Amino acid sequence: MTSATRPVERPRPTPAILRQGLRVIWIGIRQQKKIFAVAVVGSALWALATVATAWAIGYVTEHAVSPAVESGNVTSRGLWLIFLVLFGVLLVNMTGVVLRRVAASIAGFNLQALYRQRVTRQYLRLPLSWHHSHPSGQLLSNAHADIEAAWQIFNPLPMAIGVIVMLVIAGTQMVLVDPFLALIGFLVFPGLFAANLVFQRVMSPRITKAQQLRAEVAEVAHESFEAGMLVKAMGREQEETNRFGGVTNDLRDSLINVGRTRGMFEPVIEAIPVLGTLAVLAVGTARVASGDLSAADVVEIAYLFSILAFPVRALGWVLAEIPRSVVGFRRVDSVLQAKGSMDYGEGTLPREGAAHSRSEGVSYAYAEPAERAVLGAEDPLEAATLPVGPQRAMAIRDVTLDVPAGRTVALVGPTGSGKSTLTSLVLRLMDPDSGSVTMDSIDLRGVRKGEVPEVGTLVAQQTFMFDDPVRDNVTLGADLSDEVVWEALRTARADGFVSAMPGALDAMIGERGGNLSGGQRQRIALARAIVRKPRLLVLDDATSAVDPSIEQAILGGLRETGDGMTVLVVAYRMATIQLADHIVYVEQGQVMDQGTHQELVTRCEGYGDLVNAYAREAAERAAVAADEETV
Ligand SMILES: Nc1ncnc2c1ncn2[C@@H]1O[C@H](COP(=O)(O)OP(=O)(O)OP(=O)(O)O)[C@@H](O)[C@H]1O
Repeated sequence: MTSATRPVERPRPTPAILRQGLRVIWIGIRQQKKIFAVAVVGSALWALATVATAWAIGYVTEHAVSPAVESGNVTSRGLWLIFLVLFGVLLVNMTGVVLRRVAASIAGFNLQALYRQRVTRQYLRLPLSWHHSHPSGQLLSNAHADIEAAWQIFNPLPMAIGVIVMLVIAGTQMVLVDPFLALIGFLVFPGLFAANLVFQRVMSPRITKAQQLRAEVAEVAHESFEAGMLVKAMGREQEETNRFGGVTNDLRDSLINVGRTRGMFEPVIEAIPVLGTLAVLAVGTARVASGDLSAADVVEIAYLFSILAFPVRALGWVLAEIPRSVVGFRRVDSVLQAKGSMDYGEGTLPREGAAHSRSEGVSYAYAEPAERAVLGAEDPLEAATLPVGPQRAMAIRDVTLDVPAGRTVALVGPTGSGKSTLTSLVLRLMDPDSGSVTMDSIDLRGVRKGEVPEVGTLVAQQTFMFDDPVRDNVTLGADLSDEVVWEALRTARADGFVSAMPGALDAMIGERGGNLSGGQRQRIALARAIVRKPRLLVLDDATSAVDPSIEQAILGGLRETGDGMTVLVVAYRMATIQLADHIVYVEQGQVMDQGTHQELVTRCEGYGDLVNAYAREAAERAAVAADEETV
């Protein structure tokens, strides 16, 4: 199960957690002062009206019902009195409930929306190095489940505040009416509150487990559908069915457990106020008989018991919500407080002509898995700001890479040698731990935010496509004419298949570009980069799924139209390598040699071995293709 679907765990409600919970509540209240005040006013009205209902019943019993019973005559004045008093109290009660519920929901959802926006903004602000140490599942969880968990407490909170008001008034009322009956109240209500707390404690882990299993069922179902082809191809249908059956049965058992526990507790909780009412009636009858109390007083107190029984549970809900709220808030806050954002200067980059990129003595180390931040930890580790030490894997070590203006430079090297890391540094997707990266001799750390993407573009092997028309996938919202889009598609050799699609530029390309082949997706991604007319185009294995002859045509085309463009290409094919003006060979994060293909073949053994392997692979592929043609 991914952390994206994992519900927020609930620690035990210790005093420290309760203190932190009150802090979270205070933070929320401060941000939603006005609407929260409306909710509290609504709740206080509801509380007053609820308690007043008992008084109203006592009042109409004394002034309308008892006289009518004694005289055996029902007067219209008596009926009007009953109607007006009860309707008045009911009206205030309803107004209070509406205000409380609507305002509480608005406050809770406002907070959720506010924190979702803050977290998303922060994700975009944080550098790639931070993202490397935070799995995307965790980020999804932050933006969704954690935020919900943090602010869910605002639903029962106003009601719980109203309950406190209610208990204070009811307690005073009971003491004023009769201290003996009040004593029963002071035993019953704390007892009811304690029973609710125990109930919440027992239920909490069971509900959390059911939530986890629900997420697991969804996860397994999602995996089964996603891997449908693999499951069929490998003949694993029965195993998949068993796997799904397993989690489904676990969920069923867990839900039965929740239902059983609830079934055992609820009658007890419901019985407590009923027993209290019986005790009030027993003691009250004796007090009425001895002339110390009126029947109306007893009715009033007995009714108070019945109407307070349910709202008192809101206090238990709030207490039960606090630990979840604390954990959710802690996890979200650790993202909001994360350091490692990039610093920007005020400099600008030229907009015309091909760019000259130079990386001087750059080193970069990714965070070790053990260093990766654990969101919500008391003291989250910020991998992005950790010093480079022997414990951090050096991906790039003291590399100097010069890409002259208007030239095509190929980066060649075995897998894991640091080519992609270098391309990310060249376009300042992350900052090197040491050394500097410049464009046209301007240090990229000193330029304004947004300058580098205006001038340089990266096309990676893994392309992302939006479930939008071709046009939108190329322009990404920029205001560009269809002619410009077609021109970019032509350069990327994508015009042919796009014009054959129904609707051409308006053709939908499906979820993640599912209506296209891998090579077609890569060509759309390439057009997306070309249409921006970058001064520096970085291709990181961006044409791996494209037919070699088409790849050559694309790169050849880029060279022809590219007098205003510098190209840095991570190359895996002989044909691509041969198109480059200059080749840089990297191994284990270091530049081992550079020069022309001929120079490197003769003097660099590693390069020679690698290109021989590429050539063999190309020859084998060509032989297979020839075989297929003759069949
Ligand atoms: N996000 C990451 N977290 C930790 N280590 C990483 C990460 N990305 C890359 N590395 C490590 O950094 C080193 C260089 O990786 P990089 O992706 O730059 O190599 P590459 O030459 O582009 O490889 P390939 O040709 O397979 O794409 C490798 O040892 C790799 O394991």
